[in-house]
Amino acid sequence: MTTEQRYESAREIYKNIGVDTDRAVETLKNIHISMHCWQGDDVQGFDHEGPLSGGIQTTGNYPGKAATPQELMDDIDKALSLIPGKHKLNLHANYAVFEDGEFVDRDALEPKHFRKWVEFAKERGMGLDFNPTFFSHEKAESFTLSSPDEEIRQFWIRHGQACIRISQYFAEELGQPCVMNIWIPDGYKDVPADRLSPRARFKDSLDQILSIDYDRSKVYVCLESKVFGIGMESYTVGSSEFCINYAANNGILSLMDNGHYHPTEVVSDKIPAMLLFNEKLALHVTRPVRWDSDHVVLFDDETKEIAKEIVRNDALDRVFLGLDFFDASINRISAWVVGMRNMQKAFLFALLQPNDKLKELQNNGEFTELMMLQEELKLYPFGDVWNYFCGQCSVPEKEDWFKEVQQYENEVLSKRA
Ligand SMILES: C[C@H](O)[C@H](O)[C@@H](O)C(=O)CO
Ligand SMILES: [Mn+2]
Repeated sequence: MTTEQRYESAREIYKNIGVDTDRAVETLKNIHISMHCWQGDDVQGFDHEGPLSGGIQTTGNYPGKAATPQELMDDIDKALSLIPGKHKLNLHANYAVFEDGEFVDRDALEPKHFRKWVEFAKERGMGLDFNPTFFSHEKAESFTLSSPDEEIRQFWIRHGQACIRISQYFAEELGQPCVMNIWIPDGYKDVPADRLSPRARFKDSLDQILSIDYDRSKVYVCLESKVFGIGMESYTVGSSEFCINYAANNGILSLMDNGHYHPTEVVSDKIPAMLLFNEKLALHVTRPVRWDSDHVVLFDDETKEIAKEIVRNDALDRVFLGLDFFDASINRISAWVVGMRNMQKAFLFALLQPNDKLKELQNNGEFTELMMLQEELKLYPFGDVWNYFCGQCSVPEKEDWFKEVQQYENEVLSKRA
């Protein structure tokens, strides 16, 4: 049977339970995921030689990682050619591209240092999202926006302000809003004597960053919380309560990363709670394995639940969703493609649920039937709809994309120093 014939059959099967597959496919085409540039080079960037810091880690040493802006752009292009639909690219400030021998420190970054990325995005009709980089820098060895050292704190405040200006430049050049996410690693390894003052300093730093004049319809500033980082096990300045309260009180967005909570907490459950109190919300989808390990996103239960909460609560236009993982132990392009396609599969799976029927069963207390149906739905011909969607978007179906990654590895990655 051809993909089209399989799709026709799947369409009938889903129609019998009141699900319109054509509509699901069309909706999926318009879901734009922000693909993080940092999977391509293990979060290294181009503005420093030093190791990755901030309590996050890439593990593995798979050959062929991008070492120059051009290599990273080539790899992103390869990945995007295998991912259905149109997406955004998420950049970090340490990916500035300095030209003609110029170098400036992070507090002096300007839009021109990202001109190459804007050209790249424009040529591909993509939007850009952005992140100030408060780690992997000599001034980020202990604290950044919560630093008791006023000189260091001011350095990072200027960095945050510079990044807002760059974000607005992205939005204006590309004609679509830029989501700018603030995450700081600041925290203590052991029991602190004062938990309040670092948070008060962080709060003041954010106030100062946000005090510059910028267009809030073009730049959506977010604040990402975290429970702990390596070497910061006992106390994190930007905790969940801090970030949610700061965001709510200052007209910016909360960003929830599903690797940033205690292992039995799930972000899927937090999404509806946040939606009741916030017009917009941002997410980093990752896969924490025992800790915030940032493994590649799989088509697993929590990824599916996250997508379901967004779809069935009609929040596709209220949630900015980006991916955040960095696996150095496997082909990095494959990591991107697997993660992005899995996030899209999770959305498709959610779009193919008879959500009204399931809600009705819940409201009527028909939990036996609810369980039965949710389980049976797992074996519906979802894959046939997915393959059809891939064909519609002119990208390879099933695992067919992988040979292109292998070929690229043989022809390009394996020749890198
Ligand atoms: C590189 C990212 O900004 C970083 O992963 C951050 O979003 C995070 O999740 C830290 O744990
Ligand atoms: Mn994150």
